[in-house]
Amino acid sequence: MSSETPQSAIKSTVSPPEQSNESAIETARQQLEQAAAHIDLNQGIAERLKHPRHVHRVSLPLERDNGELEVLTGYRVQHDSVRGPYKGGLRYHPEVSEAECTGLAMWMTWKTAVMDLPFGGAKGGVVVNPKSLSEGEKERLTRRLAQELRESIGPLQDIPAPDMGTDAQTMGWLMDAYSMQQGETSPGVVTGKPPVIGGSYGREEAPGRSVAIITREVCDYYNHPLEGATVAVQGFGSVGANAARLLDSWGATVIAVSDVNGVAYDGDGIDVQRIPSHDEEPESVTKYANEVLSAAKLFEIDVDVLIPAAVGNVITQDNADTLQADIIVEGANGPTTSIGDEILRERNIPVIPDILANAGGVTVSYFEWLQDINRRPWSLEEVNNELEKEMLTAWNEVRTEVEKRNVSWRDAAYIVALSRLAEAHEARGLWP
Ligand SMILES: NC(=O)C1=CN([C@@H]2O[C@H](COP(=O)(O)OP(=O)(O)OC[C@H]3O[C@@H](n4cnc5c(N)ncnc54)[C@H](OP(=O)(O)O)[C@@H]3O)[C@@H](O)[C@H]2O)C=CC1
Ligand SMILES: O=C(O)CCC(=O)C(=O)O
Repeated sequence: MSSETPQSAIKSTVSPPEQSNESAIETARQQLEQAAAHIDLNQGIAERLKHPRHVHRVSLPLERDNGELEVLTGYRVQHDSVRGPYKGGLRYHPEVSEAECTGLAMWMTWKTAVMDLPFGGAKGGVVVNPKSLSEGEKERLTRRLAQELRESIGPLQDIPAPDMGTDAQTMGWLMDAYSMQQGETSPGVVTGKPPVIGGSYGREEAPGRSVAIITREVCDYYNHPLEGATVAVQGFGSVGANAARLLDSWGATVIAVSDVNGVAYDGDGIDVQRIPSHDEEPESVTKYANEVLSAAKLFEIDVDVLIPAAVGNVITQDNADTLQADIIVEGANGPTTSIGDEILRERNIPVIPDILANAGGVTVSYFEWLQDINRRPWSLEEVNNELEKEMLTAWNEVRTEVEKRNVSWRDAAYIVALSRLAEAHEARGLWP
């Protein structure tokens, strides 16, 4: 590894909490404190950024197909809007909670700032297993959610997008329900919708594409040629499948991919173009495997690059010591706990943070929002070219901080984001 910044020289300034199952809000606050210690961040602003501006909690009565009524809980947490409207995904997952949405909303604030997009940060979700819902139930739930959140979302207020368990169709229903309540077609209220109603080409694969672009850049930085580099990917959904397929088409050898059922492994390389993604056929990864490993084994495989692209808190104090990858690129939001991060730093394993690596999703969401305002679609080529430019700009800005300050990639990305946020808070002169 030919880092100009020996990771072993980097010292943590804040002790992580003594627990491995920390919540997203705890991880996000810990990361904020750690990065803030490297810059002269106004204490008031740092304190403000530890808290969301609004937390909306809604009850969602859902009539199941068998006629029974169930009342589900939904959240929309709006963290910060100093740089523009709140922006962030909507997740349908059984583990959605206020603490999780708050941490995820904070990460959206840093993500939009590190990409220099004119947005703030938000996140929401419904506490439900989406696999337990029929298509009709999912549609009724989504329309009810749009009704309950109507006062709080809007093209200039808060713009949801897909996340785990939601997709382009979910955004289509949300846009339709909101538009019907407003009495006018409002494509800009959500992003990630189907192109036929104002969605952007390339949005679905954008977070995976940005993970692949950043993997290419980090491999180059550390002199690991992408051609032939071995890669393991956790999760084969919107982020994981698209990242794996692109990296495969750029010459990397993907030797392991996983889903909820375990890991498909082949040391000679897996044909990831042949495996259906979660969207195409959930839980299908292991059906296409020559060799199936248990989920935990993914972190023991000796690879050049490990890409966690499923759920949070998967790299912890329990496996960070034994993990075999040379480089980690975070496709998921919050896959590494504070202690996991600390251990990897001590082991000199670079971790490229989620707020940079998977930011292609929100970046193309921004392109979609512009297309909706102008009522003029961009071609796929235009979207991908612009995304490549934006990702390289952000990568170079973060790399400059790594080299200048001798900090980790995560701290460097936070420094870029926090500097922009602090400047905006100071320029507005109040506590928005
Ligand atoms: N979609 C987006 O625009 C963006 C998403 N992200 C983040 O990326 C991550 C993945 O999101 P996305 O790809 O959209 O999600 P999807 O719902 O499209 O896919 C999730 C994938 O993860 C797998 N999975 C779920 N739980 C586990 C587990 N415990 N262990 C292993 N695999 C698991 C699923 O398997 P199965 O098929 O078996 O259910 C599926 O393959 C999330 O952290 C999300 O917040 C980040 C930026 C943008
Ligand atoms: O596209 C967006 O607005 C947000 C996507 C998202 O939720 C994320 O990047 O985590």
